[in-house]
Amino acid sequence: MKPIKLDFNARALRGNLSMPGDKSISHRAIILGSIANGTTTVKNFLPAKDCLRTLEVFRCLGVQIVQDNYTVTIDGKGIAGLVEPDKPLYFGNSGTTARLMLGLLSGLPFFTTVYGDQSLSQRPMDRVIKPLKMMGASIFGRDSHTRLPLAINGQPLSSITYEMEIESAQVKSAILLAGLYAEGETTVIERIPTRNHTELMLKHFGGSLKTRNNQISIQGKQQLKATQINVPGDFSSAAFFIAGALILQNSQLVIKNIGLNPTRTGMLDVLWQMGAHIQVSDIKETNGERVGNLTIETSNLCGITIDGKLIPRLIDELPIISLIATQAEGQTVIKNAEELRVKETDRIKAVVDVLTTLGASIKETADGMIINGKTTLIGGSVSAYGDHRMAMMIIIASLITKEPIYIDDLSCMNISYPRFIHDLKQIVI
Ligand SMILES: O=C(O)C1=C[C@@H](OP(=O)(O)O)[C@@H](O)[C@H](O)C1
Ligand SMILES: C=C(OP(=O)(O)O)C(=O)O
Repeated sequence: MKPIKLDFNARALRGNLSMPGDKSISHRAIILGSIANGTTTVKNFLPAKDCLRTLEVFRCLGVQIVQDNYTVTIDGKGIAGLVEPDKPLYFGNSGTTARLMLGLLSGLPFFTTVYGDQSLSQRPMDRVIKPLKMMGASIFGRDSHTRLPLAINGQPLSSITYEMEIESAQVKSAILLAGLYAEGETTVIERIPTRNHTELMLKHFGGSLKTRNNQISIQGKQQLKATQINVPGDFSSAAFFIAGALILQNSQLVIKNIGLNPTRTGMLDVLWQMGAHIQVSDIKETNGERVGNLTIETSNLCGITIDGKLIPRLIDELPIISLIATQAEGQTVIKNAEELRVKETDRIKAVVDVLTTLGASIKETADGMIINGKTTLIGGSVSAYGDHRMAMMIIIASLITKEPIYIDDLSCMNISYPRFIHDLKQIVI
């Protein structure tokens, strides 16, 4: 592929923006809308590749879904209404689709085969298959039944109490979805909280779910009631513009109607600690999710340590936080982030490779990285590793490099943010 020159000629980022719908919430709206009774309408749905995979999967399972850009109408079938697909289900690049669907398909009374693209076929599925098998699931596949393609022979499931071994909202959600189909009450115990969109949305669909401290329990065999979902703007997408406004001189940006669920906003806590000028305003609640506006100004930042309980609250933002850290005075240490190695690509390796090429002082560690700032970034030829979050981080880096950046591919941005360049151009001055 011919390298693409990134040339936005930005002096500052200024203006107002609204983000496309949250990816995690869009997936869950399709899933729960499909198994609820009645017609669910989803507004501000994210029409990006990953969420469209989930939508297509439910069409293959017999659900009528009408998508008109950002509005989706789902003719919910009830929890027992899905039908056996006559072809393998394709999950593309989407880990969320894969893990959540494995949970759901395990308890349905039919046979399914599922597969994904090259990246997804390398990502670990044993983390969901292990608890699902404890519930009675029958799943077969590659690499001792741990990787896609997989075959699922739906079974009656029994409830379990499961202590999470890794911090993963996808694993938690898979167990809760399987728990909906199991006899009795299924409980998940989290060591560290992860994003809780599944729990909030189950309640919004009238589901009975108990959450106390770090335990979530769901009653099996219950019905869900169709509803309306307004998807908040995606904080993980906003993260790129927040970063751009902080590190590019004379910037001021307002991002409206953005999801501020505390299980997602670890990056704000980190940035405030680094000295960032970010104000939150107009906080309200939409279908159980916190939403508000952010005002961001160029800031002088200093390095910090990011680890422990913070990690699941900012896991997808770590590539762009690493770029910000190159522009902060002093050392930033990222620890306990080994999960980054099993995302769309090994995001520790990829970030260190790209930022080193651009002239940053950055070192890879087993579970994170160490970045010394502040460094002037120069430019050069880099790869996005086919990873949407890497591509968007590289584009933001290109706003501050002395020389142009050449990147191998930008199409991967369609996974989560097809309008990224369009939106960036609205605020570049
Ligand atoms: O549940 C979700 O929607 C997600 C959970 C996270 O993955 P893990 O569950 O693997 O941490 C996150 O990285 C992913 O982008 C979306
Ligand atoms: C890791 C991500 O998504 P998924 O796991 O759904 O592929 C992401 O969007 O950064």
